[in-house]
This record gives sequence, structure tokens and C-alpha cells, in this order.
Amino acid sequence: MAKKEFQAESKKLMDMMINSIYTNKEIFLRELISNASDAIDKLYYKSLTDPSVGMNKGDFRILLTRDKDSRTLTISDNGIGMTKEELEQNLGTIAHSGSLDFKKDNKDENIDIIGQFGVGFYSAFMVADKVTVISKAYGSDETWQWESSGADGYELEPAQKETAGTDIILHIKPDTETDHYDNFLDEYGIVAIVKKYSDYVRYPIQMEREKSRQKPEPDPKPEDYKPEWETYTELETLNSMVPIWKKQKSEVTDEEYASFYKDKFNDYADPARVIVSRTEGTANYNALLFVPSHRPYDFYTKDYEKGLALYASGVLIMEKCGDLLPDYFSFVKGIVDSQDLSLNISREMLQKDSQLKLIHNALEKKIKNELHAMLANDREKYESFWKEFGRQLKFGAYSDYGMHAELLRDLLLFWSAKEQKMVTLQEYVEKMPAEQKYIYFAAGDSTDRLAKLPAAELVMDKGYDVLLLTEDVDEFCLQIMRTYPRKDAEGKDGTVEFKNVNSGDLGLETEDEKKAAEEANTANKALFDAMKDALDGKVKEVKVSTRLKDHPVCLSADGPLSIEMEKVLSKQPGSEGVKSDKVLELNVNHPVFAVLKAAQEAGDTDKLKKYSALLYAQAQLIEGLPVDDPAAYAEAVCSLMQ
Ligand SMILES: Nc1ncnc2c1ncn2[C@@H]1O[C@H](COP(=O)(O)OP(=O)(O)OP(=O)(O)O)[C@@H](O)[C@H]1O
Repeated sequence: MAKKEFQAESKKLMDMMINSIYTNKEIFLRELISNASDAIDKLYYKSLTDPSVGMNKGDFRILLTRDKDSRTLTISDNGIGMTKEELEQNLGTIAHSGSLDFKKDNKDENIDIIGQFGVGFYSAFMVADKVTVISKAYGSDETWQWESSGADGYELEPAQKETAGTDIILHIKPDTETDHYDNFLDEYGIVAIVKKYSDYVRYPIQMEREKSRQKPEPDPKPEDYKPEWETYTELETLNSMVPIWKKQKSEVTDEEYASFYKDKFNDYADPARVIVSRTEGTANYNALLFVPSHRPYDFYTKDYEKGLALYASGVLIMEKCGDLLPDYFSFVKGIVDSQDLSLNISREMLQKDSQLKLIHNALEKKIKNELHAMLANDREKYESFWKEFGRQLKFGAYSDYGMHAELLRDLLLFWSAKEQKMVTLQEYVEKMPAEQKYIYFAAGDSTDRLAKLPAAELVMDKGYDVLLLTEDVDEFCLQIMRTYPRKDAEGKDGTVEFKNVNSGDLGLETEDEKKAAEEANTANKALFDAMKDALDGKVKEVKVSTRLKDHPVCLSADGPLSIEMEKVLSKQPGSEGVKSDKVLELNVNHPVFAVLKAAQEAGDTDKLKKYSALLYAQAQLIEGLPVDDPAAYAEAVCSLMQ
């Protein structure tokens, strides 16, 4: 029998194929099972129009047979098979895809052919030192055997086979120190690979599996009878076949979705929401997504990898395709299946991302709408979702210079001091009295403490609500948004700004009050200058406060950087030196002010210095800032008590 050589270019290509196209050897099984499924699809397609085929959908199967002794793994299908010429053409010419030709000739939505490049078959040589193919084409009397040990060529000879179809016999390479080829002969190893890549292949993938059972008990049973066990084998279907994401939502129960989710994504808890999404506009896909009900333990660490499992025609391409999800929805788990992906030759990557981008955009919209629906219809559930993943949405609104803030702003929740519960910005704005100029917020580390801030109390006394922000990202998130939509008194579209109760002008005073404050500032200029000097650069200004009711003193910030933002930034490497411009504000109606005034008038600079330091330290404490010199502060308080 003459040995035929692969064409010259093919030799080189084959070497490349075997050694460098795939990063993962185990995908050979995915490729051969996909070929078997394609071959079955072709015969099944024929059977739809030609009753003489005599096969029903249920008759088709892919059989895996392993033989540890002869070190072979056989993949058999009862599909269309190959004639001698087809064996030569398809397996003798690298990059010739009979499947692609078939797909071009038969444009029908019932066929879901996987092959297109004409190279997948050769991945068998990554794990086998010899491959034997025995094939009988449907409708032919002849069976042919194709055999090759790799790059130097193949042999073709007549063979025997009863029915149409193909057996691919892989002579698995011996184990080496680095490569555990034995795994491809191992029952559990094979099952795992099938489950991973080919779970949703449409035809049953079957294999004899070893089981054990108790031997029947003898009758009568002897006194000293001990149960005996025997092993036996049973043909088992390894794949689930029907992708749950291709079913209509009405056909699947909540329990089925939940158990699919838990099984596939290794979670012990049911998902908080199931999202089924299909082809939208120009993006052609089926997606089944889940919002988990709790945070993975590594969610806020750099180890967490976002992404959806990506399938092309039911075959796994990528376990975690990050490009399908925006970062702010990184908590979403799930599956996307699309026939329209431009895969690269190894199917490990996608060639261009235009299709992926379309799917990404459609999913982003869908997830956003589903979260909105959850917020509107199941508030309790949304709030527990928020506890787990809200931070990620706030980061999303803040990141990329606020580019996604508009998309996300109505999904955000903040603690309302007035309502004592979480509210959306829209809910806050709807309840704003007509004359209220700003959305007020206070930022710090606990809601209790923030509610007691003098400035927060003042705003609340006016009957306005204050959002109490306790997470690092909160204020940054509002600052980047700057405004939120609000209709004006005439019902025209307008906006309302966010205002930190501890920064700048709160817009609460009447013109008269403003004027009075200005006059008091002028009248007390000498005192304030002296205090500013006494504080030696710690504050930018000392002035009369319009945000204090009962307290003698507070600190506010002038400019865009608030005191709370300074605290957050100071914890981040590289931003330690960032400082807000602080203003020490005094309550002119408080008895302490009279004491200060008296000290200044009496020319008692020592006392003024000491009291300025004390008041500054008090203001720092109220703000939750560390006192610069706690020992000196404690001593000063004690000396006052003596
Ligand atoms: N089990 C099989 N039964 C029938 N024909 C087969 C079988 N396996 C392979 N073929 C034929 O051989 C051709 C080449 O197979 P190969 O796996 O190399 O490429 P492909 O499946 O066409 O494309 P891809 O590289 O995208 O997988 C197929 O297109 C098909 O015509």
C-alpha cells in the first residue's frame, strides 16, 4: 500500500498545528466530538427530506470507547461518513473543510454545523502518535481506513464496517514527565473534558462507565454472610445536550434555573435574578445570565475575574469572556451562545470584536433594565443585592470620568437621614420642597455620627433631607455626577446640584442673614486674623458660620475637595499629600465666642492661641479627623477643668 504524502505546505502547517495553535491539549476531544456532531447533523439533515435514510433524531449518538491496555481512545459516530475521496480531500488536505462547504450549500436554520476551518481534526496529533480513521459514507458499500502518524503522510486502504459513520481511533502517546496523556484514557478525565467543552452538543455522547453494585443475597442467607460487591459497566450519556438557555423562559422552572446556576457556577445559594436575553437588533445570540444573591469571597480583590462563558453553536470557546461585560456589572455570571462569532482558528480567541461589542451593548442594556425592574418590583431583594454589589455600581458611576454615571445613577441607593432608609436619587428629588436648592449629603464613616454633624442638623431643621454617605467611593461618585435632573417650578427640565453640608455655601440663609454674617465677619476681622495666625497654616480662613445652630465651632472645606475626600485619598498610595482647604467656622451666638472676643480685646494672645487650638481640635473631632496633638489637647482640657 502506497504511502501518500501530505502536500508540502501542509507538512509545515501540520507541524504548526500540532505544536503551536492550541494552548490546551485537551481540546482535541472537543474538536473530534464537534466533527462527529457535524457528521450526524449532515445525515440527520438528509433524513428530513429522504425517508430512505431510515434514521430518527433519537437514533444518533457519539460513542467514546477507551481501552487502557491498547492505549486507544475511539470516537465513533453514526453520521454521514466519508468516501475514499472525501477522506483524501478532508483529512489529506489541511485547511480544507468539508463542513464549511456543506454549510455554504445548505443554508437552513435546522443545521448548526460547527466546523469551518478544516484544521480541528489534526489536533488529535497533540495527544496521539497515530490516528486511524475508519469511515463508511452513507449510501456507499465501501469502507475505507485512513491512517497517519503525523507530518510525514497517511495511508489509505479498504476496511470493514457495518453501518455508515466514522470511527476515529487515537493511539494515545505515552505519559511523559510534563504531559499526562494517561488522563485521556481515564474515565473521569474524559468525562470532565466532555462536560467542560461539549456538554451542549445536540447528540448524546456516550461511554461505558464502571459502576459497582451489591451482589444478590443468597437465599437462604448463611449466618456469616457478608455482602459482596461486583463491578459492571453501563453505557451512560455524558452530556446534558439541550442548552437550557435555548429554551423559552416559560418552559423552565425557577428550580431548574437555580440548579443549573448552582451547578455551573459553583454557588451554594440560589441566584437573586435570572436574566434570559436573546438576539437584539443586529447582535445574534442567546444569553442566560444570573445576578448572584451574594458576593463571591474574592469579589473586591484583584483575583476576581469577570466574564461570561462563551459558546459557539453549543461548544465552549472561552470559560470567562471578560469583553462581554462592563466592569460595573462584573458580578453577573452566565452564558452567551452565538453562531456569529468570528473565531480564530484555535477557537480559543475571537478574531475581531465587532460582534462581541454588539452583544456586550445588548447585554449591558438588558442587565440595566432587569436591575431597574428588580428595584421597582422587589425592593427588598434589590436592597439585599445592593448590600452585596452596590459598591461596584458606585465605582462604575465614578470610573472613566463619570462616563457611565448617567446609565447607572438611577440604580444607586443612599441612606436618607430623614426617612431612615435607603432611597434612590429620584426618590430624594421627588420629595424635595420647591425652595430647596441642593441635594444635601454628608460623608463620613457612620450614619449615626453624620446625622449629628452640626451642619447636617441645620439642614434637617429646615425640613430638608440629607443623604448620609458612609463608603469611600460615595462622595466621589456624587461629585463626578455633579447634578441630577429635576423639573423646575414650571415643570421644565432642569438640574439640581449635590452639596456637601460641610463645604461651601449651603444656600440656606436669607439675604438678611447673609448680610448679617458678612457684617459680623468684617466686625471681627482682627479676631479671625489672629486666630488664623495662631493656627499656623492649618486653616485657610476663620469666619462666622451660617451652618451652626448650637455648636460653637465646625470645620468646612473650601473648594472641590472635601474633608472626607481628603481622608479617603490620604489612605491611597501616592495621594498622601492631598489636602482640602479647611475653614474654621465659629458660632457668634455661642458663649465661647464672647470668651474669645474678650481675650482678644484684653490682648491676651496666649489665651487666644490656646483656645484657638482647642476649638480647632474639637472641630477635628466632630469631623472624625484625628487631632493633630492629642496629648496637648488633653492637657489643655485638663488645665481648663482645674
Ligand atoms: N467524523 C467525521 N465524519 C465525517 N466527516 C468528517 C469527520 N471528521 C472530519 N470530517 C470531515 O473532515 C473535514 C475536516 O475536519 P476538521 O476537523 O479538520 O475541520 P472542520 O471541522 O471542517 O473545521 P474546524 O477546523 O473549524 O473544526 C470536515 O470538514 C469534515 O468534512
